[in-house]
Amino acid sequence: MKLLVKAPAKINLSLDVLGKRDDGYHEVEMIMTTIDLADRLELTLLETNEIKIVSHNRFVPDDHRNLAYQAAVLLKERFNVNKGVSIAIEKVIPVAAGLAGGSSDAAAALRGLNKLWGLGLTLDELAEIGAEIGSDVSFCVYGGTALATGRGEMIQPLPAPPTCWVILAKPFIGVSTADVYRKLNLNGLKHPNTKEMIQAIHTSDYGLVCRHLANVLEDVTLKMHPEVNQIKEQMKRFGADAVLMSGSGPTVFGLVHHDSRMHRIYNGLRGFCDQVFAVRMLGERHRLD
Ligand SMILES: C[C@](O)(CO)[C@H](O)COP(=O)(O)OP(=O)(O)OC[C@H]1O[C@@H](n2ccc(N)nc2=O)[C@H](O)[C@@H]1O
Ligand SMILES: Nc1ncnc2c1ncn2[C@@H]1O[C@H](COP(=O)(O)OP(=O)(O)OP(=O)(O)O)[C@@H](O)[C@H]1O
Repeated sequence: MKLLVKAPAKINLSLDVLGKRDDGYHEVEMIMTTIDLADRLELTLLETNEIKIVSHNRFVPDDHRNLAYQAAVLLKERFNVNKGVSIAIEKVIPVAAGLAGGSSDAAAALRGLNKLWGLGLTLDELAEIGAEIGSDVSFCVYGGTALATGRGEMIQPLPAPPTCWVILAKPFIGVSTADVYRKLNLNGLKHPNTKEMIQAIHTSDYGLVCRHLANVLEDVTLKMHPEVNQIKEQMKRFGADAVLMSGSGPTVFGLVHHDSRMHRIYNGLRGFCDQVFAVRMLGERHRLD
């Protein structure tokens, strides 16, 4: 038996850090949304107890370090599953890019294995299990658009943001999320206005969404990698309505309404960046598989 599962990337429209917690994580307030850029996972049921990862991308581990592998182990042990799985990952989302590629693979594995192994768990239960793998996994279990709080695992759904193009540009570098949080100076942060962003989404006000794009991790990554700022400036020059780094970076995304301008930005950036994509947001939460 085989099952195909899609694992969409996310961007952070807003990312605020409220403080450091006793467990070492940071208390966050983020607005996240899934985009039409997805890895594809093919799950094949194994009658043996083996968990296998098949990946042809040299940056994606094919052992216990893979977050999809960790998702499978967690479900198998918790629910005493007497079967195995081979997970083939077709990687489309850039790795270590701030787009939650690994987290989304883990979330897709949770949703897919829930079916393949007949576990009958709800999305809420899968999201709770996902939080044990990583802070972004709970959001990725649901997809759509949401406010994420706590260390990122507490999810409240939001409606679809206004329709526009999202142009993503990833420079030739990878960034460690732990490193970025470690270097963040909590004193004197310029906090995003999360409430206004939520209002902008509720009223589908594109201009207001553009004005409130904000990410407190951006300055940390920009200091380490000035080329991220160069990409931001280029996107603005080519005509993006608003530009922001996603998550801990280094991927930069620009929002734009008009098709012609989307083409101009896309073509303009291709020479400078490792990978460039022009995609849509997936909107509000709906069944992913
Ligand atoms: C930057 C974001 O991607 C934005 O969506 C997330 O906040 C990070 O999510 P993630 O990559 O799933 O993060 P995890 O795998 O849970 O944690 C990686 C590392 O980032 C730091 N971390 C992460 C989340 C958080 N709320 N506070 C933190 O300080 C911790 O040092 C942790 O060891
Ligand atoms: N399925 C996976 N796909 C990609 N990377 C994975 C996967 N599983 C584990 N990893 C490891 O995780 C590291 C971070 O990759 P990932 O693409 O998840 O980062 P990210 O997009 O910055 O994540 P986030 O936005 O959640 O912080 C990689 O360097 C890789 O070694």
